[in-house]
Amino acid sequence: MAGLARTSSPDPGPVGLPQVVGGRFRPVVAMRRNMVGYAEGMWRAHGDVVRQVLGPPGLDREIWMLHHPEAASRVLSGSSWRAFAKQDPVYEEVGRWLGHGLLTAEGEAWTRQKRFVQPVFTRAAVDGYGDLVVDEVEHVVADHTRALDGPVDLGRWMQELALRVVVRALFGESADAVVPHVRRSFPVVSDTVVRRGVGVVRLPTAVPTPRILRGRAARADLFGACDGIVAARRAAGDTGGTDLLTRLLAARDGDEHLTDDEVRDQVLVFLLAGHETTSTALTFALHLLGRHPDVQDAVREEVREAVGDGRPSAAATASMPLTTAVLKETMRLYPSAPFVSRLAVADDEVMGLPVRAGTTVVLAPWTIHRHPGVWDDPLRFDPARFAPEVEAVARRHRYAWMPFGGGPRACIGQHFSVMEALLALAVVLRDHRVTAVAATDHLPVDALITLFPTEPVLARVERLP
Ligand code: HEM
Repeated sequence: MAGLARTSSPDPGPVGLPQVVGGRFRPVVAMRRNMVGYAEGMWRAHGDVVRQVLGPPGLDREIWMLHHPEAASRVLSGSSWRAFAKQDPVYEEVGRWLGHGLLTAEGEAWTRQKRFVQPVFTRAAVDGYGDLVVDEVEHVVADHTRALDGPVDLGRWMQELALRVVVRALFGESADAVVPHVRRSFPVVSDTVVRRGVGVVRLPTAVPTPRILRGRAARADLFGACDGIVAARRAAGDTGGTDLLTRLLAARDGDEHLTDDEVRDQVLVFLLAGHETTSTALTFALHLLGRHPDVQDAVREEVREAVGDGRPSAAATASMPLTTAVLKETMRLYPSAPFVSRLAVADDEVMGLPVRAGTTVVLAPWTIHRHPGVWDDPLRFDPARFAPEVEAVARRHRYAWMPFGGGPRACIGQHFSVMEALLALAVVLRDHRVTAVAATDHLPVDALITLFPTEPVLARVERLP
């Protein structure tokens, strides 16, 4: 692929490292102002490997921002992925506040959990959730479209939708009992995780600052709600349900099963990993469709043909190639996880450059998805890139499109979220026309862990006859 191997210095030589750029402190301020804008600006100025050393001498950290699919391949897959661990501050804080579920577990603990959790997320198992997804989506859509007298905030709408879906999929019949705890306490815990994870100074959690006290109370509320339901299910010997919690409780590998604490940790991590990510993808998909009425009309036609007069179903999504392409193109332009970070725990190399153990490496799907060496006219919204016949012959790098990460630690919820998003788009677009308010495809965004719009994403939504 021509034009891919840009590096930070004009000619670093075969084993020479790119120059360190940006100063020790200024970047921290700039990242806080806008992480996405900062990372993209540094890439445009310095190339695919941006090397920085942040913090005072002696306490500093070396960080490499990597804007190239080849770097993603090296860090996430092959024989080298174990040299890059999930030991960066954000993952440490997720583990501290939400337990060590699959997202943050490492080594043996991760291998063990994955054995139990993987079968719960196979495509066939996930398709079984199609009906409840449609139930929840129809409920939220009916609620929001009852009195449409002005523009809708797509972000809030889709957050409500994704929250209801994930809680119902996890807890089934107990969902209504859990929703108030999640609504009240989850934002507090995730705010604590994010602020500490991306903050410059992390006080020990024994120090009773107001944030830490709020975080502890919210964590106790969430743990209590989950533990109560887990205990009740175990006591009832209830293994017949189909919700994710029942399946995790019933999961067996020989004589082994997950402990109650491990089950709770999975549940909390699914809430964290599976809620804002999907709502972000849906928000931007509806915005882009609201900007491209011709594509929206074609999607509506495809949905109506696939679904007829019946209810949308997971099976019907197989007959929605255009809707799928729109979702993929949305996730290219707006990847919900715009950065994926690791700590090098062994000396290794990335793009031919030696990386020392102790270096933080940050892969940037945001820029990889906009790389002119990978994508033609990268800023143009063009779902045709993902038409099945185009994908079949496109010789793209395996990591050119990586909204779900990659390698052994790729997103376990990928099938679930794609099914959910396609069904949500089908339900909304079959009977409604969405018109974006903003006059651009490219909305201002920032990211803490997930990408978010910095202003409300407004659209007019009208019911069609
Ligand atoms: C649009 C929706 C989603 C996006 C964009 C997304 C993105 C990602 C990414 C990029 C990773 C890799 C992180 C890394 O390597 O550091 C990941 C991992 C993970 N995701 Fe998702 N995710 C989505 C939905 C979900 C859902 C719905 C669930 C669960 C219900 C979920 C659960 C997980 C878990 C458990 C992991 C860790 C897997 C492991 O380390 O083995 N995600 N996700």
